[in-house]
Amino acid sequence: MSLFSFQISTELLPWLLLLPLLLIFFKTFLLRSPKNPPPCPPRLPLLGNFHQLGSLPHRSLRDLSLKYGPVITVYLGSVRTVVVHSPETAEEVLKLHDSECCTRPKLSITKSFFYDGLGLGFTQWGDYYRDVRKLCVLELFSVKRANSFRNLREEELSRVVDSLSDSAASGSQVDLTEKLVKFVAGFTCRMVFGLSFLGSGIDNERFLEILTEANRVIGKFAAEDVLPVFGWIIDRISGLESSRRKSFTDLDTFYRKAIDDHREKKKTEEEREDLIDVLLKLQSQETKLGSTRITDKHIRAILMDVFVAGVDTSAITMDWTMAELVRHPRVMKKLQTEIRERVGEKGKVTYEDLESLVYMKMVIKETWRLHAPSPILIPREAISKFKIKGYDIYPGTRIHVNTWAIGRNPDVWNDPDEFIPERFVDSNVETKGTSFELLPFGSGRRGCPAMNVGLSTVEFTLANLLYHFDWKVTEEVSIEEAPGLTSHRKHPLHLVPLNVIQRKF
Ligand code: HEM
Repeated sequence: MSLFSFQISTELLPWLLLLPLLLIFFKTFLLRSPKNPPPCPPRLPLLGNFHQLGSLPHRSLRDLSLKYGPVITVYLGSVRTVVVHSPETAEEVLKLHDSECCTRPKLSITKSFFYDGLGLGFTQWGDYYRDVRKLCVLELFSVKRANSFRNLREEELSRVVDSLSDSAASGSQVDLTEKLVKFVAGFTCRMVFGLSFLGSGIDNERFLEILTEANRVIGKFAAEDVLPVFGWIIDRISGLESSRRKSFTDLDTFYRKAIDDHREKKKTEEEREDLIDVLLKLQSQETKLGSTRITDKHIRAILMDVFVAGVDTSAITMDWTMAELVRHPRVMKKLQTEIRERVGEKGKVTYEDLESLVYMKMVIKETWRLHAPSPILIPREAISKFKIKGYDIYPGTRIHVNTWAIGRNPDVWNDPDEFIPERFVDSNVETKGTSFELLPFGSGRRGCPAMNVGLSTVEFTLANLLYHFDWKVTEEVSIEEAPGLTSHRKHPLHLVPLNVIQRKF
């Protein structure tokens, strides 16, 4: 009896092993195929169209859309995904059908990095999400709150200007890419942790190191998200799972210490309220998110979003802008003339000056058009059935907006690959999510809730760097992109600052 049953099981073994694959095949190709889907390039069993994406998916998808049209279906493994590539189709997704696709897919990173959906960016739509978003918009990222952090930004920037002045005096080259990311991280740390925590033992350099590592790890593709049955095994073998776990634990430990520290220490009168103070106050007032009161875990999840979503996006915007400016001396000169004429001999650009720097706003728009910080917006997922451009979109479909492709769409822009800020003269294209040809902050219910903070950082910093210094190029400035969730330049920007106007702040 035992021998017989052993024989049966060895005969069945190969079939048992094949069963999950067959199930995926049936589910993918036979059962779930919608009737009128957007066109899909030929795909492979199991991999789907995955092999066609390459290391810079926004570019490969744009190339596919040139052949198949502005709305395409691609299968990432077994996951049906629709990608849109034109302002009209982006508007259908982000405005017309916003409420039907404003949830996020359940990604492995949500669970392992974003506290299982307790934050904002990777959280599924529902009462809980609506409450966290409301809390963030009203309490953390409001215009009033953003204005209250202006002095912090100015103080942090004065350090950067001083250090650049030293480099200018000695004629030495600086790694501007690194300086910019350190500056934004430093400012964000002070906005979140406040000065007392920074003074009491947090190691700024170490924090930046683990944040950089977190962004690298988050940008990595997880097999579990496209091969639901056995992808997790691949992630284990490749080491992705353990590097995510380590990176998460490193950041989480910082947040725990910061929260404990805030509870223990009483603030002096002069110390400004930081974001942890705000969140702890709401906790003590027994504010509810969904049906639960705010716990420390909710606070840590919100902090994760602030650091992951806020630092990289602002820093890379400034990095790309400076790279394009040194590659286009005409634009650089025109912009510096605008800033220096407006500001005169004041010795600093103030926030009040920013409104009048019209050409600078065009330069930033042009940078975002060519180098969208989030070249493909964070994925959405269809909640109910609707149509895009007449094609059926079924519940459960993942939806991506390729903002990089829209920015270079020749039907929308003349000379789409050229850097020409003047294209925005007399144009009503703006950046806050109502012009679907330019979407640096996304749009709709999932659009960036902190654009005031991001825009202030970018404009104030760039204006000051261009007011105080001229910039000498000593090596070719590459605009090659690095792979990742956000669009980094591949090589650091090395420039020599030349001191022109001394700092008076
Ligand atoms: C120039 C700077 C910034 C840019 C270009 C930017 C861009 C974006 C983009 C493209 C999205 C995704 C929108 C979508 O999926 O439709 C997003 C979401 C988000 N951003 Fe920003 N962002 C910036 C600054 C910030 C800052 C400073 C913070 C926080 C302090 C922040 C927090 C968030 C959060 C929490 C989300 C997720 C929103 C949600 O899913 O509900 N961002 N941002």
